[in-house]
Amino acid sequence: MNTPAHTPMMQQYLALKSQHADKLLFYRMGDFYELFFDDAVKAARLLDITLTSRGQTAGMPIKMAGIPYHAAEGYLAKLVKLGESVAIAEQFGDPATSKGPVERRVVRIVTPGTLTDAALLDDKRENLLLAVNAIKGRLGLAWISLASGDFRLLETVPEALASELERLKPAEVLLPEDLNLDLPAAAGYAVKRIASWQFDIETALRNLTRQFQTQDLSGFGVDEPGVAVGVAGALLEYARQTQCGALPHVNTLSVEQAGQYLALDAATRRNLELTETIRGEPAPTLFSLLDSCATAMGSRLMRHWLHHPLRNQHKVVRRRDAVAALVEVHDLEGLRAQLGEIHDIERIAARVALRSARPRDLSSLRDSLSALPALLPQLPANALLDELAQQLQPPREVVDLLARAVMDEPSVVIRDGGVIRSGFHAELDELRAIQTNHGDFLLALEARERERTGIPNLRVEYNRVHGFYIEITNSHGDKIPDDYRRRQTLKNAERYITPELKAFEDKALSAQERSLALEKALYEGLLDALAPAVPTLQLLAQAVAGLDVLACLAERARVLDWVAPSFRDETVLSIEAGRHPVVEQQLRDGAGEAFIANDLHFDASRKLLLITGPNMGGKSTYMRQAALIVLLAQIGSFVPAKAATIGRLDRIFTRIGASDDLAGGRSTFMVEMTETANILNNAGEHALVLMDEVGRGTSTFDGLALAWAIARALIEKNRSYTLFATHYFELTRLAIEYQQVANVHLDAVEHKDKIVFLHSVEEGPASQSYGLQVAQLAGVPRETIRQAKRYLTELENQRASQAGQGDLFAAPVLELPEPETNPLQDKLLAIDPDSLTPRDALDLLYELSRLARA
Ligand SMILES: Nc1ncnc2c1ncn2[C@@H]1O[C@H](COP(=O)(O)OP(=O)(O)OP(=O)(O)O)[C@@H](O)[C@H]1O
Repeated sequence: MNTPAHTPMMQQYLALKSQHADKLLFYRMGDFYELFFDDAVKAARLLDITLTSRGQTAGMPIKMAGIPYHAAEGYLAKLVKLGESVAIAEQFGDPATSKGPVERRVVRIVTPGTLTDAALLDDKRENLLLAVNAIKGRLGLAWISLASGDFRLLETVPEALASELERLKPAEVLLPEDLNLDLPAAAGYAVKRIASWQFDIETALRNLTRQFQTQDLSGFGVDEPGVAVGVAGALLEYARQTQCGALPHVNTLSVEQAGQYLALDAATRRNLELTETIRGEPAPTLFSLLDSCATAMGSRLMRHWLHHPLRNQHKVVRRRDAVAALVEVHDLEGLRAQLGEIHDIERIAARVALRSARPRDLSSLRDSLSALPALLPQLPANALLDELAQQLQPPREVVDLLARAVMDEPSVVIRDGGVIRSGFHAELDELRAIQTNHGDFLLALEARERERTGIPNLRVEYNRVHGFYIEITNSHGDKIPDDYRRRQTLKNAERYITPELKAFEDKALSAQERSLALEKALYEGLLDALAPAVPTLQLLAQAVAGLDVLACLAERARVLDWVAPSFRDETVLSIEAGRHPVVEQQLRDGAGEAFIANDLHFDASRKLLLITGPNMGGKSTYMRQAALIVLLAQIGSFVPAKAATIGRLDRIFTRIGASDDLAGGRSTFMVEMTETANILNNAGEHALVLMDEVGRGTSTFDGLALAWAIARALIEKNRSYTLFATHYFELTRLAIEYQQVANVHLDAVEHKDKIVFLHSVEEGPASQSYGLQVAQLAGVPRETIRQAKRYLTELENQRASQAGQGDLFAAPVLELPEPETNPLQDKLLAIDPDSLTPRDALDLLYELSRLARA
């Protein structure tokens, strides 16, 4: 038996669906988007909507789920958050007149990384699409924010992938189908595999030069197109497909250079809780404390700056000086309030380019541009601010056009009309006048006709079926003028039409329809006229964002009592009375307790600080505050301290806290050692390294031995600025061995059987560990504490009687070798090959061989 064929509509549906097999297809039917078959089942499950069925096609039941089109945005937002992509097929043409199903086309594809609609985007966060490829030991990354047009690429080493993902936090990641790459699990982005040929470098080069209308990419800093260019090409093509058209607002490409920013590895970004707490919450974090920006553009840039501290001190100083100038502005709040009048020009400009801007986008743009001139005179004199002010000149023709064209408060959608200002277009004004002046015209006509005919009760009226008419009761039937044509006969009256009334009727009935159509066309024309200004608007938006962040940093500096750091190109990192900004704020918001400020000093002769002290004493806080102060300084901010001098720094590494990476299949200790390995392999003399209790994840002896060896490696090989907190008291001896090592400690005192933490950092090692007291404070039962005390006393007695031999901690250290000398290495280093005779060389060879065997 032949299977019945698909219905024509299903044929159309299936043809569209076959082009978008990996997405959900929203198929427009009247006032609904319908989903069919498996899409319907999936959408019903994900969106909690009803699954129904709609007859059969080709012998199969058609499962169906529908979404009212006016509520589509909410459902789209939900799907995209879940990592789904949706293709939206709209109807074209008139269902009433079309033969067979009305034509439908996919007009856009909504994917997690390519959002541009205001309703789907988070105001304060960039939404990034990232593409990745690796060829011959090089990793190429390219990413784009379609909502702003910002497009960047970077070529780096494959090991950098995790930290780049943590830095960029993309919403969606594109990979070549056949690339074998370890992406961190559960990272909150959707992963799409696309055909590998799309990453071809030659094709990419052609696509990119076509997009930017350039000969090659050298103007963007790409001299030799490598893997990252192929990635950028694949990315652009994917983004273009989702918008079903060109991307006119993507007109430049920034190439990030390794070394431009202070490097922060993935663990460090998490540990420092820059924009998210370790638990993944948005507050309390450095960002939540810092972001008092007046605009969403500023908030997004602030988030970006926090993840991209600059390395170049000259650039940092420019920003710091601008912040300092703003700190002095008397009415800083007034200035910021004016900034707050500025809407999201960056995203509006992108929507103008993509032709999806709504009427209110244009009125917001107009109001924002008009607010700028009042802002500029308030800026203090400063090189960077002057530069920003140059970019903040609103383009005159755009301001004029918007002022003339758009109503003060236009309606939400152009479909409803009420957008184009009167006076902008004569024909539109006339069409509108016809609609609003109905009443007047008809009254005037009625009066005129009464007079002409002498019929006092003559009435001019309108109904939907018969249109306009003049009604005359039968008692006046003898006074009808010649030009009256009968339209309808009633029981007691006749209804007429005149040529004048007919002409008016034609005009009036079509006026509304025509004015809506004209308004739509004028709106399209407006978007056309604005398109060339998009690049200018993008620059202007960046300047607003920059100014907003600087003003925000100035406001924070004032309110939180921060100071301007100074910078030196020397080996120094010195902080006087530094505070942890977030902990300080929490203490203030909580019990109103004061934060205890602490100094920190590093220089060429003091590069590793061993920090000891009780749990809860404040070791982690002290270490983190050092990193946060450095980071704040390198974004151009003031810092929470009395004074700070920052030398040349290139990276911050942290090994803090013990967290399992169960999803990644790594134990606490494995995570600890992986992070440590990364530090030992990569930290150099300009790195700031925070090590919090390395070794505690394994047995005491193993841990101590590792901690000791790691500390030595950091001193001897890495020579980084290192803060090394430890419970292994034995390590404090390193200060005797190495001149660059200093001991500091956090103290506590016992007061009436209670422990009080002083939180102040003092020179020298801690004298006591207070472990039992802290345990008691934490609520460990008294009996257990009593037993622990007894056992501790026993251990201490044993130690005393065995002169240290029985001490759990001291023993291995006493046996640990002193820094060794290696005679073979010494000999090798002493050789000057150029000064050796062949005879000497032979002798030397014998000697080296003997040393090696010794
Ligand atoms: N300088 C300070 N001034 C005031 N309070 C502080 C200070 N430093 C730390 N604290 C408080 O002490 C608490 C514990 O600090 P922190 O976690 O740094 O201790 P720790 O020595 O690292 O402890 P552990 O060894 O258990 O990790 C903080 O949550 C904070 O409330």
